[in-house]
Amino acid sequence: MKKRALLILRKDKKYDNKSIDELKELAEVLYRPIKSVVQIRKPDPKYQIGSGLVEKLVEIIKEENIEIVIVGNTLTPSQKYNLAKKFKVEVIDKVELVLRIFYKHARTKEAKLQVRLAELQYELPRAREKVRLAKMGEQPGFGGYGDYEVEKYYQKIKKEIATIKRKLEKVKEHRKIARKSREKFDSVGLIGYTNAGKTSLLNILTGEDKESKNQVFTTLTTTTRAIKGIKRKILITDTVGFMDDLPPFMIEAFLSTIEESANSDLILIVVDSSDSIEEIERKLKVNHEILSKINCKSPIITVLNKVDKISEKKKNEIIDKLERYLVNPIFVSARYGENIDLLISKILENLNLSTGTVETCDPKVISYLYENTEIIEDVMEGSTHIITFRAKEKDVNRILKTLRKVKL
Ligand SMILES: Nc1nc2c(ncn2[C@@H]2O[C@H](COP(=O)(O)OP(=O)(O)OP(=O)(O)O)[C@@H](O)[C@H]2O)c(=O)[nH]1
Ligand SMILES: [Mg+2]
Repeated sequence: MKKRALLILRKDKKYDNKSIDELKELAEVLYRPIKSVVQIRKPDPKYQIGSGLVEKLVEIIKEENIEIVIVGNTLTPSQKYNLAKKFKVEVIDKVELVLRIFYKHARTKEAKLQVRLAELQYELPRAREKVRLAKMGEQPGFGGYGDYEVEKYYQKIKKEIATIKRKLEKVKEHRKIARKSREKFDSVGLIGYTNAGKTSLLNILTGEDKESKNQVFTTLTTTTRAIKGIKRKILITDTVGFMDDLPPFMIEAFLSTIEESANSDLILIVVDSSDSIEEIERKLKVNHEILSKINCKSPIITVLNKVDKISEKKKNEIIDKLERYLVNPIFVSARYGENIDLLISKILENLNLSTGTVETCDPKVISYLYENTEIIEDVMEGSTHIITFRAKEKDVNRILKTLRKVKL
C-alpha cells in the first residue's frame, strides 16, 4: 500500500516554471497524493512556506491521515526539521523524492553507485546541520543521526564520496573497453527527457523488451542493442532521461551514462510531441545545451514521438513555431510503429557514411574488409579483387591510406 501523501509547492510568481502536475507525476511513482497545495510567496526562512499555511496544514494532515509530506522546493535541513516538528510526519523535498525513485529503479551496480553518489552530494553540505538538529530531539526523518559527532559524520560522507567516485571510474574503464570492441559498428544514441519514449523506441527498433512505463526515470542504465531488419549492424543505446530543475550534482552523477549515448555517431533527440509547444521548446533547448556541454558534435535527428496522440494542426504548429530547434525532424509513434521505417532510412542517411574501392589480392586485406565494412561489390580480375565497400568516412579514409602506404 502506497503512503498517503500531501504535496506542497511554493512558487515565487504565478507564472513560475515549477508545476504541481510534475510534482504529482513524480510523487505517484512511490506514494498516493491525496491533496496538493500551491503557495505563491517569497521563501520563508523557517518553513519555506508561510507559517499561517503550516498551521492550516497541521489540521489537514490529521484529518486526511497523511503519512508523508512532499515539498516541491529544495529544503534546508532546518526547514525540514521545523516542518517535521509541526507535522509529526516525515517531510521530504523534491530532490529526496527523485533520489528515492532512482533507488527504486536502480538495477545495475553502476546505477546504484550513481544514485548513492547523488545522494551523498546532496547530503554533504547539509550533514553538519542535520546532526546538530538531530541532537535537539527526535523528529521524523532525523532519527539516528544524533549519535554522530558533527565533524565525524561530515568526514564519513566525504570519504564515501571518494570511494564511490573511484568505483565509478573503474566501471567507466570497463565500459571504455566494451565500447572499443563496438567501435567498428555504427552507433546511434537516444537522448531526451524522461518519459519521452526512448526505451519504447529502442524496443521497436531492436525487437527488445526493455521496461517502459508511464513513469518518470524508468531507465537509469544504458543498454546497447543492434537495430533489427537491416543488413548492416547498427547499434543503438538507451540511457537515463533528463528532468527540469534537478540540481547540477544529480545530472553530474549520471553524466557518464548520458555520455555513453552522446558518444554515438548519430544522436536521436526524442521528445514527446503531445507536450505543450512551450514545453517542447524548453526541452529541445535543454537537450541541445546538454549535448554541447559534453561536446557532442554528431549529427542529430529530432524524433517527435507519440504522434498518435496529436492532431494534424498540432503537427503543423510544432513545425512552424519550433523550426529553429528542429534538426532533421520526424514524427513517429514508438507505441504503434508509425513511421519507424522512415526513421530507419533517415538513420541510414545520416550516419556519415562513405564508400571506397580497393584492388587487392592480399587475403588478409580481403577478410578485413569483409569483417569490418559493408561490401557493395567484389569483382575478380584474374586473381585481383576489386572491392567496393561502405563504412564510416574516417574508416574509409584510414583503410585507403594504409593500403596506399603498403603499396609504396
Ligand atoms: N501514445 C503513445 N505513448 C507512447 C509512445 N511511446 C511511448 N509511449 C508511452 O510513454 C511512456 C514512457 O515511455 P518510455 O519508453 O518508458 O519512456 P523513456 O523515455 O524511456 O522514459 P525514462 O526511461 O523514464 O527516461 C510509456 O507509458 C509508453 O508506453 C507513443 O508513440 N505513443
Ligand atoms: Mg526509458
